[in-house]
Amino acid sequence: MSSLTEISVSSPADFHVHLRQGPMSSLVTPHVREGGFSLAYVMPNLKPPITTTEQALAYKHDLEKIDPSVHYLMTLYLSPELTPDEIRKAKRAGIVGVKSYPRGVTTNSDGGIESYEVYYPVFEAMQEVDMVLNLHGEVPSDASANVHILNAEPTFLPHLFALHAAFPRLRIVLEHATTRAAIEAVKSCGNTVGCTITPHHLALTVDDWAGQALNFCKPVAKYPDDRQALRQVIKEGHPRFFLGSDSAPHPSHAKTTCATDHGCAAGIYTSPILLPLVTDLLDSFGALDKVDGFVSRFGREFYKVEEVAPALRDGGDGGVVLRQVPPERLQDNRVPERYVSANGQEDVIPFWAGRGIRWEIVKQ
Ligand SMILES: O=C1C[C@@H](C(=O)O)NC(=O)N1
Repeated sequence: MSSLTEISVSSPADFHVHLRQGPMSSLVTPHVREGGFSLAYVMPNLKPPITTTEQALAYKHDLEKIDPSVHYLMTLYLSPELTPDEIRKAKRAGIVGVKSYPRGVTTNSDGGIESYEVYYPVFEAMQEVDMVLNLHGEVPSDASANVHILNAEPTFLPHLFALHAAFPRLRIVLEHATTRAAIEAVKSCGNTVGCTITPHHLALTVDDWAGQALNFCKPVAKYPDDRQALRQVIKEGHPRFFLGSDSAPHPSHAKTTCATDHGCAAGIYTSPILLPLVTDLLDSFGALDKVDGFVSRFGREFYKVEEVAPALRDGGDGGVVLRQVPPERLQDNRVPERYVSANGQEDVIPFWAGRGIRWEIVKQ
């Protein structure tokens, strides 16, 4: 625990967030700002997935209609429809990255990829125009090869090395890393390879999701030693490791009633509490002085995006100020039990529902 009771975070950026579509999007998109963030790197795993420039621009327009004060960076879903020409078009339209989902590993990944090599011409074009490749770093479970959700990430890492070797100038982000092996793998790569870390993976281990569907996400949280490696790399202030919340809202019934063949929906919802949550967690393991780098600077540097959203600029220095909540007020600073849409039809249970957070935003 630090003795600091107030900190300022220069320009918070969430480099991995799910903002959904329709009524759910109307409910969750304003939570980006509520959580202290002015930049959202938006995932494309909608139904149907965002595979073209037009779709991505229309989606961005929808998000801006809901909350124009956030800077949305858009991505495309890697699929056979994506050609080198579409990549060049996307780049001209300001689309920043392409997300790859191996088939079947997580929410809306049925159209995901089965081989990386077939996409080499696409990656070549991305390298040429300087777009970012975002990797969901798991391989599908395969009982015959002893691949399962606990070793799916380490088993994926040879793909990361192969892609980096084939395209050394292509910026690649290994998303939501959960293992010591992944941290070491990214560190061993060159400067074009970065890595996002979620707050929930800084908090949870296997014991916290086994039997507790609300804590179930993909990739699943791993062992205490893995969590320690995630915390350690943040404490080091390593500039290629930065925040991507993977905040992934699901209707509460999809989390709490596991009636489908696939079990409960995978995803943990953190957007509305994100900055206080991250600050609380980093404070808990002695990394309060690393909040600004992890949340603001490192990701922006990797992605080459500097500016803050206009609404924040107007507010003065653009920084978001957080204050420590004294123990006697902790009960008043509890995470809501659920968020419900205006028409009452959508509801989402957030991470740490009902629990007090030891930091609060006092200016943004
Ligand atoms: O990669 C992902 C996708 C996300 C979602 O719900 O979209 N949920 C997850 O837990 N992991």
